[in-house]
Amino acid sequence: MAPVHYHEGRFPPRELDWPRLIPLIGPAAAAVARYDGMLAAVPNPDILLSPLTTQEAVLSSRIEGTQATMGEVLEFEAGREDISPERREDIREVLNYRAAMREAERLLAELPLSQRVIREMHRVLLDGVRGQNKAPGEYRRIPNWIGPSGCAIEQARFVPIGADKLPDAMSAWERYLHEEAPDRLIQLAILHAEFEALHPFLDGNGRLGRMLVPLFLWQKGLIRRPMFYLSAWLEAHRDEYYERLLAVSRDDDWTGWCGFFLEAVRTQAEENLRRTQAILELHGSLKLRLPEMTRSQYAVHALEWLFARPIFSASDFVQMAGIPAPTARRFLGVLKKHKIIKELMESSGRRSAVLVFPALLNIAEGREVF
Ligand SMILES: Nc1ncnc2c1ncn2[C@@H]1O[C@H](COP(=O)(O)OP(=O)(O)OP(=O)(O)O)[C@@H](O)[C@H]1O
Repeated sequence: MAPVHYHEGRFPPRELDWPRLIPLIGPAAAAVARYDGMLAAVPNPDILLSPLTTQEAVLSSRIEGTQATMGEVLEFEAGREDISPERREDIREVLNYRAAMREAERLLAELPLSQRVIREMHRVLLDGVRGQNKAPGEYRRIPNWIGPSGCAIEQARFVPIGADKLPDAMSAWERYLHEEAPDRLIQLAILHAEFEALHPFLDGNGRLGRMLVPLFLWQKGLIRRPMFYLSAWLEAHRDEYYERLLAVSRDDDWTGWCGFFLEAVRTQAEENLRRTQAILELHGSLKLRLPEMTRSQYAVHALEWLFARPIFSASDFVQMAGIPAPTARRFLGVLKKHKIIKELMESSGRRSAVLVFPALLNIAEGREVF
């Protein structure tokens, strides 16, 4: 089949089938608002929700074929070294994803979401990984296409806009980003689809387009922190995700794409709310139990450490948790005895044991993994 080409002159869409979309907008917006209400109750979302943030980076990267799991990423951070070179690359991509989000948050404290911010995020995303030779931080100057790996342009499924037209098209995209559109979620759906159809970079377009989701919701005041996790749903519906994007250019079916996106937002807002609530409850119950178990003023220190680093090396805990070393060693024994933590890797020689806090990671994974 001949490739579908970019929908030149048809962005932003002139009309949408609003009667079809309106019944979907209310529930999606309400679910986002409920999730935001839950975010308000989280005392330190950067720490408490960090496993969800890591899991999002893992899943968004997995859509493009990166194989690393959240456990592997966190074990790597805890100092595990026996990891194959390919897996190390995958892990690095996930860590870059998180770093790009952090960089965006830092920049957005002073700048509006813009092409400049997106290019900076791209630079961080591709730093030192497979796409390093793919012009980090710069728009492409050559054609690219989407299709089976390594295929010729004739075999492509989709051919994005020509490189010569890209700068103007990105300016139009940015203008639309700053418009006061009738509905923010529809605006976001359109922005994501247009970004993917333009495919402005040689690599990393899918991931950047998905990072846009929490950043936009945050900047437009729909959520109070840039934490919204959409990729689990997109990964589970990947074929339909790609097909709906294709149908925008092929059939001008913006409405179909927007409906799909609203369903993704509603489902994930509900899921995000459930997981955030479960994390909050876990934190609340351990805040009561840990002081009883340890009979120590340092119990809360230990708790914060566990939430910030749910996989960690015993020696890091003893040296860096801000707890006197003998007390920290005693804590590890008590936490193991009460099955709050368990050993993922025994100590051997000079290498310290690697420990895991399963309850938290299982909530982030949505199933029993540890
Ligand atoms: N038909 C399509 N039209 C527009 N965008 C599409 C289409 N099919 C897939 N996409 C988007 O392109 C992304 C993947 O693009 P591609 O395989 O070229 O990866 P990439 O540009 O290297 O970026 P990354 O690897 O981070 O996603 C998908 O995640 C999806 O968002």
